[in-house]
Amino acid sequence: TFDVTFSTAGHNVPSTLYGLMYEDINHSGDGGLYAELIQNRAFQQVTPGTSAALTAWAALGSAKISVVASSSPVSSALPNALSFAVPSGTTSTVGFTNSGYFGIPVTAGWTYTGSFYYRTPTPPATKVTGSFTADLRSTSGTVFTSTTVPFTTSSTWQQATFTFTASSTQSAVTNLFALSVGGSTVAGLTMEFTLISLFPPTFNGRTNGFRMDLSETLLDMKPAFFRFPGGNNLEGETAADRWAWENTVGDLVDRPGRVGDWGYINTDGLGLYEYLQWIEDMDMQPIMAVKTTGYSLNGASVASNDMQTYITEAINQINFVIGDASTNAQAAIRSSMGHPDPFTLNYIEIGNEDFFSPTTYADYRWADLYNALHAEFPQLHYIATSATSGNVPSLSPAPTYWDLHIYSNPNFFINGAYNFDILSRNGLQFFQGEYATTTENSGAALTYPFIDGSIAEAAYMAGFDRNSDIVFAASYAPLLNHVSSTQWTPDLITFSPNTVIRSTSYYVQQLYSLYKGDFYLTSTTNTASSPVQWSVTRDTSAGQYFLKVINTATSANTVVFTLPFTPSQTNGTGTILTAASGTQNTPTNPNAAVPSSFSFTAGKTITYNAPGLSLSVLVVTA
Ligand SMILES: O=S(=O)(O)O[C@H]1C[C@H](O)[C@@H](O)[C@@H]1CO
Repeated sequence: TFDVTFSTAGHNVPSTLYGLMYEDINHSGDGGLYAELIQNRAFQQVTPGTSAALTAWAALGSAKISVVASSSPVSSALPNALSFAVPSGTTSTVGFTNSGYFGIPVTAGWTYTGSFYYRTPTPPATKVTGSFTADLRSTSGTVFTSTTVPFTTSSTWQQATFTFTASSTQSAVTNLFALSVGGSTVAGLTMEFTLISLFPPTFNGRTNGFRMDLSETLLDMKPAFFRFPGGNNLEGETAADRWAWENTVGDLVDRPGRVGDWGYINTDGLGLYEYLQWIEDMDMQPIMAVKTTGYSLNGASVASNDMQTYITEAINQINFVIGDASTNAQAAIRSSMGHPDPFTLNYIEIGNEDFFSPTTYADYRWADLYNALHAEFPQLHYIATSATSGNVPSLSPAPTYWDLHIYSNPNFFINGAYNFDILSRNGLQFFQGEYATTTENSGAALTYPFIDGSIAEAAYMAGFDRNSDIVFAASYAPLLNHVSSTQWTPDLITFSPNTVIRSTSYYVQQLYSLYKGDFYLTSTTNTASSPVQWSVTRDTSAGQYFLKVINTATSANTVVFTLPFTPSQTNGTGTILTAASGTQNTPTNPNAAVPSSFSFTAGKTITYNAPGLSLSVLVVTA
């Protein structure tokens, strides 16, 4: 039995304590949060004439398709186009299909919004007018919804738009988007197409917006912040293909995309503006990284006297977010995209995991950027990157905020539950920007989080509550993975085109975030590696106390709380996440472990028998 007493002494819990770490990894962005359904929609960053250039595309009927460098590109950012050649004498239906990001969902009642650019490089003497049919169909050709889209042959690019509404829901996602036309109408013609786009309804109905079910899943965590755009995907394999904010804003036709750091092309259709608008819609605040500090994943660093380029770009990036649209050019772009007022911005992270190259980061990259940005935007907080908890490289100027990352096994998180208690209170504020149980204690890799690791994370997170006077933010990583294209496991949330699986670690993150409170009450201290950890926080305005109990042992343990007051209500309600050792939520068993509610008697003392491998939150009303 563990006897826990607590007083009304303690410290404030920062509102920023629990949030989300995001980067476009595992198709978290393109094919995930970004609602665009067409993969390889503008043939960005591909080599014309290769089969890879045609990823996700296939011909219908006797048409010949290939990716070409258009002789008259739709824009300098999008030089490539799909060439669609119809042999003379063709009479049967021709066209082309796209298989989406490993599938396309068909959902009854959804009105899909589509568009494409098209032209006829060498139009016939007598212009041809006709109609394309745009549809969603199964791979066997069953059409679920369709509409016609008139066209006229012209050598100049036209943009066609259309909508259609699905009348059925298909459980299968192996569906195709198709554009087709009667062969006789276009026999002998060669046409070009690009930026072929199809959106479902989006979160908050935003144009060029976010996938609804994934947004709702994240909203259910009430996350306080969103760290973006990376993570490694910020940095680029080389400086040339780093994430460059200016290439991710403005019209989609002006965004070149880039080769991301996780093995696939990023359209950058999900760009800085879309991230910020969604963050605002989700009641979060950004922790925004300024793109590389001149450090690339290949280990190269920009020379000290070449840093000005990055400094200027970082200043421009921040001005895009918070500048005055009437006086600043970057802020004027933001305004023209629909947000004249500045977005909320308090935190800037300078780089990501720069400890890989501590010399140039410590020698000049941190100082150059920090000094310039702090001078320009003194009201913002600047986060330095480091790797290890506690002992961080010494930097000058001395940072106030540090981003720590740790990936390990359950024992690390159980034994490390007091890692922050032992740190000196010297003004340093910690951001546990990335952490997760990534292997079993045996070292065996994890494809999905498992309850043993999730409850170990919960034990570690009691340390975040307890030390939230110096831990201002924490987020599990990575956040998302597409079940059909994953570079890193485990992840907090696994998704397919039409399903979302909440892992056991998702529920731990959710419970800590929902029951964060605003004040931590000092309670009986415990020791690291104890099988039981606890945390008591309070929602002061609601007069509610949240007694968290974490039991990392496989057998039950009893905790007896002695409260400094007598609760006004004796019927307490609690929420518990618990499961047998090894349990995982997976695509085939998505609800193997989900939180459930329970009742308990709330009095001056509360005896709680915590099941093995459990996180419980007992809510007591003062
Ligand atoms: O290979 S790692 O450096 O461990 O990659 C990790 C750390 C990096 O910030 C993030 O992008 C990635 C997965 O979350």
